[in-house]
Amino acid sequence: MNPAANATNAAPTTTPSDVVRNISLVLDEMSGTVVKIDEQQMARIASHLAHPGRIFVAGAGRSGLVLRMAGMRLMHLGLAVHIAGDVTTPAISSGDLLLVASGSGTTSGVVKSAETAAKAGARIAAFTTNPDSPLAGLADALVIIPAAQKTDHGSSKTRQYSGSLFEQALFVATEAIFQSLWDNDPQPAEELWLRHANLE
Ligand SMILES: O=C([C@H](O)CO)[C@H](O)[C@H](O)COP(=O)(O)O
Repeated sequence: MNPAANATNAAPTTTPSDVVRNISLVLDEMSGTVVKIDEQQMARIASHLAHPGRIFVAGAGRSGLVLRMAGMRLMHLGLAVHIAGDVTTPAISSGDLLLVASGSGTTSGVVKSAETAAKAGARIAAFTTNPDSPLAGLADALVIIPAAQKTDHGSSKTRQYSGSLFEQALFVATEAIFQSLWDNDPQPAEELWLRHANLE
């Protein structure tokens, strides 16, 4: 049970002030975490993304969903992006980049993807909370997000559930990387927008 929950028989009521308080909680935890990310690590991932070569995006669950959003923005910039696991995704090979995220750094399918990418000679750019994880060990460029892992229940790093803080910080970090790449790119928004899906 959530320790913040009210242990009475009364029907639980979420008040507007609960929501306001929790908006502050999420924003404060998110900004407090993102400011601790090493900017050199972020810049290294950005320069890997700016290399020629295709980008493959891999992650499980919510971490994977966040990276799919990042993948769309990189596609808008004109990069060739594939999502690992989609039926049309081709084989990764040397010269390509695997952009991968796992809060724990141990999720088996994600680590396996990184091992496969490494064997194929691809570069690996990874986000994780865990510098000692198998995923971190495989990365050519690594960003450590100092958030709780999904099973760190009761962590002093967050009051939020599971890996939420990691996934939120991952979203902000990848948005900042996209914005930095676009700042150095002459294409106007209109040109990026021409690439947005017209079958949605
Ligand atoms: O979906 C997830 C879960 O809800 C944690 O908040 C995780 O993203 C998924 O389980 C993958 O875990 P990690 O590889 O450790 O990010």
